[in-house]
Amino acid sequence: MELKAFIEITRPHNCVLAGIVGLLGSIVAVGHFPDTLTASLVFLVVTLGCAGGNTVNDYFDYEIDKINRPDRPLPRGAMGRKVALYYSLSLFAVGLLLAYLINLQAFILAVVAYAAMFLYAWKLKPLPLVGNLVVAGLTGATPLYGALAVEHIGLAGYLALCAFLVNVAREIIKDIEDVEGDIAKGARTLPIVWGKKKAAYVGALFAVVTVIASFLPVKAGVGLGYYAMVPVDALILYAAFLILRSQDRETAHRAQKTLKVSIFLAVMAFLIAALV
Ligand SMILES: CC(C)=CCC/C(C)=C/CC/C(C)=C/CC/C(C)=C/COC[C@H](O)COP(=O)(O)O
Ligand SMILES: CC(C)=CCC/C(C)=C/CC/C(C)=C/CC/C(C)=C/COP(=O)(O)OP(=O)(O)O
Ligand SMILES: [Mg+2]
Repeated sequence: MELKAFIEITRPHNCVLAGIVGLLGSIVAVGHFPDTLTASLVFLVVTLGCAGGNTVNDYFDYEIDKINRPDRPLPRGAMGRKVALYYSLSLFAVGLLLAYLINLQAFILAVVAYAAMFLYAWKLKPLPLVGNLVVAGLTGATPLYGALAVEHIGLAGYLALCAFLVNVAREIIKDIEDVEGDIAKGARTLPIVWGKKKAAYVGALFAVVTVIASFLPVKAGVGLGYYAMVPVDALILYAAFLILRSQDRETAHRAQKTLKVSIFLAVMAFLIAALV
């Protein structure tokens, strides 16, 4: 067993980004940085939840990942499957303990979000569109989590809408990329049920709607953040163009990675705008 697998399986880049988005939700909701304890708890509850979600996801995706992602810790034998399951449950348990220290609604949302991640990995992922909406809903819940922690929603609602929309687009395009492995496991994802071309149209539609919605929270990103949204929206439209032009695995990979870069840049833009 490789010790570094305990970090790798959590996909730390996603978890840190998610933790920052949770903090961003608090900042955008009240217009200033929250107190250190609240900020730390929000960051940790989201990060631990994302880490537990990614770990339990790899536990249930073992057969698919042997085809699609053989280099991941479980298919390559760097960690035992049962160890991964108990590790994910431990991450969730610590996250819930910390969520309880924030306030009741933050604890309840953490319970719902953690349960949704487990259910997604266990049963919902193979369902056409349902799985995509659950993952995107979880990413949308992330800025809302930070807002609940400071007991004010404010502009975090706009951020949640953009997070949801762009991640629906990205999840559908990721399913187009993973068609081969998903077919092998009998998953009924959108590109398998509707065909890759129709799925590409749905993914591109959500990408375009994200661009439209990205002007809603411009109040949160006005000034420096506003101008930084232009390249973000350009990247999102480019990803839509790519997947409409071709639905082969390599193009789908490029399109979904382009969306991931746009998410990172958008989060940085809003963070700078909210703190400047
Ligand atoms: C206009 C615009 C794009 C606004 C940004 C909206 C926003 C705040 C997005 C952040 C969403 C979020 C909470 C991201 C956290 C990290 C993340 C990408 C989570 C979703 O991961 C699921 C995915 O299937 C994991 O796959 P992979 O990234 O390939 O490991
Ligand atoms: C709101 C709170 C408290 C936590 C939210 C935590 C976050 C940011 C969740 C976002 C969604 C996410 C990263 C869930 C983790 C598990 C997951 C859905 C991974 C995606 O797995 P697959 O759909 O199998 O795709 P892969 O091919 O990348 O494995
Ligand atoms: Mg997976």
